[in-house]
Amino acid sequence: MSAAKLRFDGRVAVVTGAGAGLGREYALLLASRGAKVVVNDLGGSHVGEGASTRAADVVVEEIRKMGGEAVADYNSVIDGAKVIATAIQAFGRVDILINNAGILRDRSIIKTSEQDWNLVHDVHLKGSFKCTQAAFEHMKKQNFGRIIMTSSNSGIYGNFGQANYSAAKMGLVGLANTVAIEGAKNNIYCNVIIPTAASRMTEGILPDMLFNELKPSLIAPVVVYLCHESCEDNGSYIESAAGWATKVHTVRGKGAVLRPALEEPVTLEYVQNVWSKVTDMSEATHLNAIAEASGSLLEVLENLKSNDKDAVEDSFSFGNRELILYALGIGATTTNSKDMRFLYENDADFSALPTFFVLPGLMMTMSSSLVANALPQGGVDLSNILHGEQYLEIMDDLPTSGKLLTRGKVFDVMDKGSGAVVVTSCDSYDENGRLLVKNQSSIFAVGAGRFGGKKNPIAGVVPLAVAPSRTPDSSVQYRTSEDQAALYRLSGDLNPLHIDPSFALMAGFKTPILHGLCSLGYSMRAVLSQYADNNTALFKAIKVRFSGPVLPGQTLKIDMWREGKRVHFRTLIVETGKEVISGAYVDLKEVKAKL
Ligand SMILES: CCCCCCC[C@@H](O)CC(=O)SCCNC(=O)CCNC(=O)[C@H](O)C(C)(C)COP(=O)(O)OP(=O)(O)OC[C@H]1O[C@@H](n2cnc3c(N)ncnc32)[C@H](O)[C@@H]1OP(=O)(O)O
Repeated sequence: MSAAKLRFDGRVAVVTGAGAGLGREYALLLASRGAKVVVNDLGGSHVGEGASTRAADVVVEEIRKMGGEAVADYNSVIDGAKVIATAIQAFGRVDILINNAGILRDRSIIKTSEQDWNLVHDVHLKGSFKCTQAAFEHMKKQNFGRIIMTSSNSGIYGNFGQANYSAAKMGLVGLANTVAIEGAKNNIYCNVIIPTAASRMTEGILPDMLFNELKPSLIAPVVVYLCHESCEDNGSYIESAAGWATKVHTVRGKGAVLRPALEEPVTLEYVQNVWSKVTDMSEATHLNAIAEASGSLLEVLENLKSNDKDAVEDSFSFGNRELILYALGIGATTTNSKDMRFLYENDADFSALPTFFVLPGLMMTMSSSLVANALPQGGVDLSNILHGEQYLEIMDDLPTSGKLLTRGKVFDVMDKGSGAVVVTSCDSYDENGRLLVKNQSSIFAVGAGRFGGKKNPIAGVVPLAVAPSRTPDSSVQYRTSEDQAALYRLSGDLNPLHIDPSFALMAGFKTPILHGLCSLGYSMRAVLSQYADNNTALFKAIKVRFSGPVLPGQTLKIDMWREGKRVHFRTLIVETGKEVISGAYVDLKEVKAKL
């Protein structure tokens, strides 16, 4: 690759702290490429003590010897106007400013005196500000300028014993951010260098092996390139060391909304509940400007608002009585001692059957017009809707009583020809705003298809799972009672389809059919008893498709296959051999097989 040599003829550069180390390298390289250089150095020690003209003079001499042009400046960078005045007096302009001067006053936070703090801040942060401010005026008039701020990994990551230095170095990043914005329209670019170099300041801090490899001369070309008119970076942070460089970005996670609805307050418990999402960086992105940050906040608010617009809310209260009635409704029995925990509130292990928590979402859907409104021609009532699929996921510890707030909305609508499928999604929160469960229900509206809608689900509709082809690992049978639907309906779903013979006829069934969620409850009990020792805390999620109707009194056979923590299952009617739940699985947190 051959490229024209990058030149700085006609440019005037001010390099602060140029008497040694990185600054010296910058000055030498710039001068060797035609720039006139102001070699600024107070000549003090690396802890900011004393002053001498020697350091700057030596470098000026070096430049002159190689045929370059340079003048020395012995001012403190805190007198930035004087530093820049040297450039104007000697060369009539200033095009490049490399804020490089720095000192160390390392102490642990407890031992850092106010003087240690102030001195470090004065030289690094205030000095860079003063020099930049003085130079900016000239750069603006000439419509050209290149400014470098020198930060440090100590600032970006912190470093023991460098509280003052870290703070100042991070301050320089902030300073550069704004200078970059203010200068952009006048072709004044400001970038940050994050160097790791062997210098007076890093001697004794870095391991010897690394120290020897960290030559300032390997960083100088990166910084000097950033100062060239051909470099279009503005507001970049560039880390460089040992002949390597990279751009460094701040990133921001996707974040989490801290309340279920716009009119809700943010509670401490809600924050705790979603904290893992707040701190999840797997979908982090870089933002280019402050407007993007506030823009994304507006988006969050808009989403909350539009969710609010389309969403329906319902409250759902429950206690021991509701839990026990539900357990009876899905066949729990006192004849099985392991079921006592679901039937007797004084049992030491009294707990909610996890699938009880499908009820808040279902009740909310049934009491609203969500499903009817989702279909273009409406035409949906209890005589033509069947429960098609159900997904339930437990998000937090389940209580045995409480008042839940459920928010639900239509998630997807599909045109299946023979019918329409409306998928709703509902989240239920406890009084403290803890998200307890997520539900997704598919409602099959018979005869409501052919409205020109799409056939396939959108992403996010929880798919069914294919069971292994081997013979089932285990099977459990439960005979339902003739009155199963009559009992189950007392848990809330009073759909006459399940009890009223003439209504069932109207819906196309010879006799009332069992609630889909009742068969789901039976199936979940089978999995819990086989693979979780009836420990509800091990239950995570369930997904089922209701593929055929069940009549009260029929015997259910649940075939199960265990694959890790997932138990695939299908449910059949023993009397007819017909499959009534398909593509189903339960995800457990841990398996306790008694096989
Ligand atoms: C607003 C208030 C909300 C109320 C909530 C519910 C209240 C409750 O009280 C109601 C109930 O509990 S009803 C009882 C439980 N459910 C059932 O008994 C339904 C059993 N399933 C069936 O009879 C058929 O599958 C049947 C009829 C659903 C579909 O059979 P077919 O018409 O023969 O369809 P098929 O040819 O097999 O497939 C056509 C396309 O539809 C998809 N599909 C099939 N079954 C589905 C189901 N259960 N859920 C979702 N989608 C289903 C098929 O995949 C196919 O789509 P594609 O061609 O894209 O594969």
